Amino acid sequence: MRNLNINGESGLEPYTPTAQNSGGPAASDGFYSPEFRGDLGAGLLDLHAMDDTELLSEHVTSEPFEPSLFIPGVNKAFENDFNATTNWQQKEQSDADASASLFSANEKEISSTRENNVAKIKVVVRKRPLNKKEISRKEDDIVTVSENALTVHEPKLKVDLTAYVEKHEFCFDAVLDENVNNDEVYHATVEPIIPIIFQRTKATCFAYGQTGSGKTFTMQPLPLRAAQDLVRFLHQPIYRNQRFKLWLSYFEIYGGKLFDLLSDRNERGADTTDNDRQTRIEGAEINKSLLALKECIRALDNDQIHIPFRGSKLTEVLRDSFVGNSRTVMISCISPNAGSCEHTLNTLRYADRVKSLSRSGNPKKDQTVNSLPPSNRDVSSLSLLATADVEDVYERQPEVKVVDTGRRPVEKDAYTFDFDKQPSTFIGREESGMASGPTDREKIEVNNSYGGSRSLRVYSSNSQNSADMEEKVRKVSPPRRKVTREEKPEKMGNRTKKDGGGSDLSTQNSMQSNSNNHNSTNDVGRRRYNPEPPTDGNINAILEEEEALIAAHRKEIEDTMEIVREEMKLLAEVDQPGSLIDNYVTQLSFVLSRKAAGLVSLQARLARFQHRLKEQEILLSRKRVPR
Ligand SMILES: Nc1ncnc2c1ncn2[C@@H]1O[C@H](COP(=O)(O)OP(=O)(O)OP(=O)(O)O)[C@@H](O)[C@H]1O
Repeated sequence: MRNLNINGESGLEPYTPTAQNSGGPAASDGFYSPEFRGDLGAGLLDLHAMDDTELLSEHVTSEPFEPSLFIPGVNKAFENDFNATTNWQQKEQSDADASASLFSANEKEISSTRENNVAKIKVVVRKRPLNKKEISRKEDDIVTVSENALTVHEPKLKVDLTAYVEKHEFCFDAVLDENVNNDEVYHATVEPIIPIIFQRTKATCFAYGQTGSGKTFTMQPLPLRAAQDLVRFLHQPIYRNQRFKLWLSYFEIYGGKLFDLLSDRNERGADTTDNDRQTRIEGAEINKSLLALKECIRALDNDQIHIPFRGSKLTEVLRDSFVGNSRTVMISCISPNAGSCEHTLNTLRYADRVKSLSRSGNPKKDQTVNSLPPSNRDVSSLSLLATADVEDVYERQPEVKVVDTGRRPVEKDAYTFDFDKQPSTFIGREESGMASGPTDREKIEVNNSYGGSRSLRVYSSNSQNSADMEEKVRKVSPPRRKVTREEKPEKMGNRTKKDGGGSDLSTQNSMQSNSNNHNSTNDVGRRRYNPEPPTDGNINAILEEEEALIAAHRKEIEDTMEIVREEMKLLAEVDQPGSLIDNYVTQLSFVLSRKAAGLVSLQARLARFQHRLKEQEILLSRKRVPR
């Protein structure tokens, strides 16, 4: 894996609008005009007040799928990262040849992963074009792209109000500019991970970015295209002989519960009369999920023993994306306009952080991998997720997609997981002699738009080698781990051995264990499990404190800017002929005290938060004493 990320390097240069403007109007007409800056000044614009939904190239949405394209450079980077070989030219060869070459390449890829701990996460950035509104506001395009690098030209003001540009340079595995179409996005992101999932590897692709940055636009075509490729692979002799089976599920995380969108029941409380309250609750839920996702990434990044996957339903479902034999593609969507600069930088820094996960070669991550119950490693899955950044979460009406392999009849089934109930109930129809559990993580989509209710929606697709299973697949939903009677003793034994692996795992083990009990009594259709006493309370408290800390930090910045304005006014006054120096000294002393008090208060909050994190760590490491 090439280490490409140079985030953090930034340089100052005098502001020269034409040097960084890739097509937008002059900065002096746009971002720097006083009415555009408003009272907040550069970089602190109210993005919620902007409507970014009208772009110039909206017609791109309906572009046809052309499976023969590859992006020069981009694809090369991806192949280097994943060592994947889904070159569509192979599809022109005979099935057997194509399968064989694919198979050996994948084997090579997997063994090299084991040996070198190569990147499991590929980070791709997609920049959308300026939209009509941004152009009409004469906003600058402040993002320039060159191969797999990009530069954000952040417009800034000095204390004396002189404009200048701060450059932030980033490198990622691929950077797709505004001219890249959805086919090319597919080729650079999901297409190369399709063959990998046939090697019992979980694959996830998720999009992240501020509202209106193009997540839905980017993600919407991917499931269908992925499904087409999956089916194509399933029809190749090498896989047909292994009798792979494909499940697809599409579910929604709403209010902390999972709802099957392929069932006819789709009953969450969207009809509430108190829409504001509803919206607030939904927003809080999604924010909690996204914060929990950040916590997990941070925990993995920091080599923490405990990865708090149980912090939210989203992270529970996404867990396999970050551990085990997994490959993840993160698409960071960014808006190019100057007004979105702060959000764009946040998104890129987040992407940079995710990217660093794949570089650190952390052996503990592999321990986590190995301590997963074996059942988890026997199922491949592909997950697709779109999620907004924490501050901007809105939702769009669901879109249901079902994939039929064309060879087998498909039936729909209904199920709900409610992890909050103790014991939780898993209602579903089972195929005889087979166990399943909500441990198979699949495709997720978070849809965001103005108005309406908000939720996380999940597409899921599993492929599983099932030579020892029933020939006939009767339904597609939900994703299931199937275990034959012969397999059960071995799986139970393995679980017992691995069970010292922490609270996350034990829940999963508990669920699996109960699944097996269920099968032994042949009680088809309804199963119960008793999760381990949760640490969710602590995690929730920490997530809330984190939110409070970040809010306090923002407030401190706003206060500081206000104070700086006062200082500048003071300076302007003291420069006037005949000004009173006593007055200046008194006011300056007062202003500086306020500044110091703000900093001290923020530092205290930060120290409290650090202490809490430490406590939690100690608590969790104590809990991990082998039973
Ligand atoms: N690369 C692109 N090329 C052309 N149009 C785009 C592109 N990306 C996004 N758009 C357009 O920008 C608008 C906003 O995109 P989209 O709805 O995908 O954003 P989003 O990130 O999903 O927003 P939200 O989080 O609010 O749901 C849409 O009108 C979409 O068609």
